[in-house]
Amino acid sequence: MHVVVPFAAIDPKTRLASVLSSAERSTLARAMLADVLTAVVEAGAEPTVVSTAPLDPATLSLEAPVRDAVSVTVDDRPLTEAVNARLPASRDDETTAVVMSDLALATPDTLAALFAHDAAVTIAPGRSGGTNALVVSHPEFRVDYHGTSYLDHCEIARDIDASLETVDSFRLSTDIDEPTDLVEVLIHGDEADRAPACLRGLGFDLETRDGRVGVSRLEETTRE
Ligand SMILES: Nc1nc2c(ncn2[C@@H]2O[C@H](COP(=O)(O)OP(=O)(O)OP(=O)(O)O)[C@@H](O)[C@H]2O)c(=O)[nH]1
Ligand SMILES: C[C@H](OP(=O)(O)O)C(=O)O
Repeated sequence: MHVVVPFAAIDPKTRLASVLSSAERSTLARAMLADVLTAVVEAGAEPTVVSTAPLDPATLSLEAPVRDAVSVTVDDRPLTEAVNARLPASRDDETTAVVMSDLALATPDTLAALFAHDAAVTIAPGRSGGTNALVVSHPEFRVDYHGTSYLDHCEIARDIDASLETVDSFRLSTDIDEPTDLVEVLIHGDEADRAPACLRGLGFDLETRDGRVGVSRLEETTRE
């Protein structure tokens, strides 16, 4: 299976700008990308990062076997166009999966289960209506990202009479877009992964106040 991981390499994760500087957002985005690539490789696939700007895999601190399985291609077109250019165009083309780079909770098992689906279109929706991952074998299916793209993709699949499955996965439904999503990384992330370590290194920790869980951040001067 061909696995595409789109990556916005320049000024990523702008919705986190209220809690992270531009450099910190870039560091977190790259940490999540490295975790996702590792999970994809451990699920048995060889991912291609489709990056908006040059990206040297050697700078992602990937373990050697993972690094060897990852390739990077630069495509500065908008997300939808860059992905559509890589979906199957004929029945003979290889099935293609698209896995977003900000799925900080993705594991090899959840991705292997996604890749095992054999519907013409399989979608792992995000909790706010996006399309966190999908697997496409139908040659007429094309994506249209942003907004409630999950609903749009279901409609596109219906319009071309493609068989459609939706994956019910807490881990794949969790993309890290907004400050409140950082809680999920700290609660459910594997502490051996880069994204939880990155957030903790930046001074973030879980905080429970009045019975509600959020994140707090230590001032830089008080961090170890
Ligand atoms: N190749 C490519 N990937 C993109 C582009 N825009 C977003 N992505 C990637 O697509 C996935 C989902 O994007 P978003 O969640 O919107 O990520 P983002 O653009 O870094 O975040 P925001 O600035 O907060 O919208 C992530 O893997 C991004 O890295 C793009 O124009 N081209
Ligand atoms: C690209 C977009 O991502 P989100 O804005 O939902 O993170 C989508 O899934 O359509």
